Amino acid sequence: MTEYEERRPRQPIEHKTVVTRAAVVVPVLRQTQATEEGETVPRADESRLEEAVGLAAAIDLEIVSAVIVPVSKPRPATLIGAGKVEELKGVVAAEEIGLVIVDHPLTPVQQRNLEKELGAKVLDRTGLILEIFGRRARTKEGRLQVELAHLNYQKGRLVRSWTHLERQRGGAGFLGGPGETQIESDRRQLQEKIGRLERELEAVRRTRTLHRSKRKKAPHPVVALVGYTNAGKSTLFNAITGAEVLAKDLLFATLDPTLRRITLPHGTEVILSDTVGFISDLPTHLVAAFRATLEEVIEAELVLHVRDMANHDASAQAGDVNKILADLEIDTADAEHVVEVWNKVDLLDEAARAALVTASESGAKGLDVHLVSAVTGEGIDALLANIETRVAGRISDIALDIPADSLPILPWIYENASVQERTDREDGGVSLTAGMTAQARAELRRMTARYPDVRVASPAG
Ligand SMILES: Nc1nc2c(ncn2[C@@H]2O[C@H](COP(=O)(O)OP(=O)(O)OP(=O)(O)O)[C@@H](O)[C@H]2O)c(=O)[nH]1
Repeated sequence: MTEYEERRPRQPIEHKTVVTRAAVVVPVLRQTQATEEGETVPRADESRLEEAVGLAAAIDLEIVSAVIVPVSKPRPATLIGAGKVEELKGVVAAEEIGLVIVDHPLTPVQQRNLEKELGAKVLDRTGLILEIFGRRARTKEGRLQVELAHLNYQKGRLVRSWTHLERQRGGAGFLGGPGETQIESDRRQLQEKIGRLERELEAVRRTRTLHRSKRKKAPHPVVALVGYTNAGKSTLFNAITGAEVLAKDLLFATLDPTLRRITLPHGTEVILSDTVGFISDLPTHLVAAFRATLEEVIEAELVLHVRDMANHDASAQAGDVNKILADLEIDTADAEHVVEVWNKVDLLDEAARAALVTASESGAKGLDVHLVSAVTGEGIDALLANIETRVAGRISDIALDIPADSLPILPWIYENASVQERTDREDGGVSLTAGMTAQARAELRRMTARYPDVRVASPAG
């Protein structure tokens, strides 16, 4: 027990709140939009903007301007057209904007040119995600992973403009993510640092693997929550465990996995793991960097894919999550291994809810689907019963007749079954009926060898 508690992240590191005035720009490249394979529905521009603003807000920026910029032809020099750059420059000056977030990957050249043109620091989507990860990482491993991803990101960029950028920042420590001190160093130093971090991370991982193999010996299967950022994983985790995991309307509130041992209604114990929120366009090297964190998911007996069904982009988000899971070699169509949790149903009107019920009954690729609200608690009991059945087998009622001298078996019964009826007989014995999983029933058969006078009337199977 303590092992899991120890692994709960400590309080998040306090960051000095430096409120920077920022603009969010979402370039929409018309001709490349609908090229995704069949399943992924292209995102609505408005939701992309909303998500980008949400991401930016995750690092305490004051967003004073947010615009969608259609890009008919990407410019190698600035991505967006000259007219738009000019327009933005005006906004930056008028609104005293210090940072422009471009919600699209930028080449180093584009980033540099835009910074020069606009007179503000420019961060692309990867850079922003790294900033957020840097601020949210709470465990040592999480921090090392972010730092390494940051250094690798830097290595591929900007060697000539480190100094330029540093001067522009005016040394205010603004956006001082991990690796910032490396800005003036040369590639060799950067490489040395990367090597050092990799070794350190390796050491932390070895310890982790050790912990994990220890845990494997304990017969507790791991159930992992995954989902798009803000889908409600932490809220569901809290609803199930009563834990106080940080649940905020903050993207990526959870970066390091949080583990908690829980006892399901019929006594089965599992470890519930709350992991990092996924997001679209998560750069591959970032997924790789978080592979260790995601190992809980890879090794989980059961994966709960939590989805925000009140979001317009629910389906595109599911596509993104499935893509990342596929990268981790998790078969998302495997109904034995994956359950879909359709969350936030409390936010839906009757018609939308009815449509979901129909969709869930027709089965998303044959997966089990649960409609729940992590906030109101609706649907959670059924979800837990499903988890328990999957982990410990079918639940059936059994009748037990326990004579007085076999009463020491009672505490075991209460721990491993849900007692529904109990009669304390005059002869000192106890009769009861209880719901038990197949696993518990098998265990009970072994127990009754020690208590031969206990009579069990169990249903077939
Ligand atoms: N109305 C409603 N809101 C919910 C529900 N579940 C979660 N939320 C809200 O959605 C927001 C995000 O919830 P979190 O639990 O932090 O989401 P998460 O998936 O852990 O987010 P990341 O850490 O970014 O991955 C919070 O404001 C929650 O209160 C739900 O069932 N109904």
